[in-house]
Amino acid sequence: MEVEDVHHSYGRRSVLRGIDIMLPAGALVGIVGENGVGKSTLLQILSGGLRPDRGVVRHRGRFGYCPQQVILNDAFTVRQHLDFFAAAYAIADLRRAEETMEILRFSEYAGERVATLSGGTRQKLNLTLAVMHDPQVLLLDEPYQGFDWETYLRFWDLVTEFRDTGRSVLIVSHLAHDTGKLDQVWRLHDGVLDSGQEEAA
Ligand SMILES: Nc1ncnc2c1ncn2[C@@H]1O[C@H](COP(=O)(O)OP(=O)(O)OP(=O)(O)O)[C@@H](O)[C@H]1O
Repeated sequence: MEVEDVHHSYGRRSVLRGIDIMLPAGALVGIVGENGVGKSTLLQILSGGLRPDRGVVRHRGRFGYCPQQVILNDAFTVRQHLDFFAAAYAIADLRRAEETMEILRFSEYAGERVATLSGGTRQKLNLTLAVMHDPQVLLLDEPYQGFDWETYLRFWDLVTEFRDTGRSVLIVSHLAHDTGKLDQVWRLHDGVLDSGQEEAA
């Protein structure tokens, strides 16, 4: 994924002021920054959900996006969500979705309606929907919110495996802990990204 000179404002509030990104294949990168600095705005632009005022975003191949706000329909079951997304992604089977549900340990909820799920389990479904079509670029906005410790560790196993098989993963978080699990950490501040190619510890 390549991003060139992306700018974005909400009214008179200038949030992004010239973002450049070159996300190589096989990289696990974190974007950190304080609340309200523009991380979600940037990810919405990268995912194509928001049009930047200026600049270009280029993707090659499939991408997956896990938004910060869980977008699920309370009336449908977990399995129905998987079926809808499989149709939208035009994938023939749910093999990867089922594997992901095993890794995140929520397979037993397949028949449950989303209205009855806990916050952490909703987030597991949100993440599964973002990865079930085997994307080459994975964009994750605060992906481990609500996860218990075991699930948090399994989340890292999942994204590390993505990276190790040549896919790129971009994780946005206001928490800069666990940066040791990332190949690079970029800091968003004052509308620009300090990619400084600062290697994680
Ligand atoms: N739809 C919108 N209309 C107007 N202002 C917005 C809109 N969305 C975000 N903003 C403002 O843009 C700024 C950046 O918001 P954004 O949600 O991208 O930040 P963030 O870094 O993801 O924050 P957090 O860590 O709290 O999730 C904030 O000042 C926010 O109030």
